[in-house]
Amino acid sequence: MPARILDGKQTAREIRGELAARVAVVRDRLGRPPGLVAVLVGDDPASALYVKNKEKAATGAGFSGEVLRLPGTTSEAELLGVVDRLNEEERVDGILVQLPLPKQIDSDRVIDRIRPEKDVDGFHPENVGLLAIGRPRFASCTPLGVVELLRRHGVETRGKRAVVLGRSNIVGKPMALLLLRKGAVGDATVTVCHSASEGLPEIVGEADLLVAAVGRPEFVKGSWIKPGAVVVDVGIHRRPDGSLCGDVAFDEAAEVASWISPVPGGVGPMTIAMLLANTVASAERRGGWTAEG
Ligand SMILES: Nc1nc2c(c(=O)[nH]1)N[C@@H](CN(C=O)c1ccc(C(=O)N[C@@H](CCC(=O)O)C(=O)O)cc1)CN2
Repeated sequence: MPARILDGKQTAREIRGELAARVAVVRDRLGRPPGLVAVLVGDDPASALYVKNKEKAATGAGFSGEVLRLPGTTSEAELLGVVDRLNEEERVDGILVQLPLPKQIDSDRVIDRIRPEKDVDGFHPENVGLLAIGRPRFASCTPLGVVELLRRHGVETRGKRAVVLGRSNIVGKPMALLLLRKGAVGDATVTVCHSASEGLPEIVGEADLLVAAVGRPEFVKGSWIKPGAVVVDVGIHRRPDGSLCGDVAFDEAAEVASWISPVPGGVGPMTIAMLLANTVASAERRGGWTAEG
């Protein structure tokens, strides 16, 4: 039987709907909507599309959403100046600097400069550290979206063998930390591997849950996957014909897996939904309350 689909598009729509009540409370108590500012440097077409989608999602959810578009020649000092200004602006609850940045800018220095309380991407070392010690403030939106996608489809990971293929700071490492946490989507036995790992097909073949975030189109073959495994594809690549694919050879994998996330329509929309959720949580925290009370 072909795998069932982990539908990120529909799930993200549900989450955005659920956020409306919290947005209304923010407006009521703070006298303004949650504020998100995205900074885009340069004209990379994929980044421009993602930022446009974030702006649309933010304004559609009743936020004040703004994009600062800076030329590709912007210096690191200029970008740091923009971050400093946004750090101080009262109406701004969340700041994100779209990655990747042009080569003259050190992205670590930029991420380090964002106030951790406004770092709704969850990339700042303080937020990564809090996640690592089990006291999360903001977790990185893509891995958080994977967890939420699994949770809302009733996929349990407790005691299961999870393999995270990819070791990036924004996906692979926080993904492993989230799956290690105590809780319904958590409590997994986690292996992190990467493109230089020896015996990848065998390691992947052990996985009850595979999260593929290796950044190579259709790298994971159907023959690698354990029958009945849950497969989450974080990759996104444009083929020469303009169509999109992920890190997993979808048609082959869907013959073997029990659940699989598509590309497009899987993890991508969840990333944006989690950005909105983190921004509402930031506004609440800055106002002195949490969604729980
Ligand atoms: N500051 C950040 N930079 C980057 C992040 C991030 O979380 N924060 N992640 C990625 C890109 N990304 C978000 O910015 C992202 C990628 C893809 C999607 C998405 O919804 N994709 C759609 C397809 C869109 C298309 O037609 O191309 C899908 O998968 O259905 C959302 C966000 C790197 N940079």
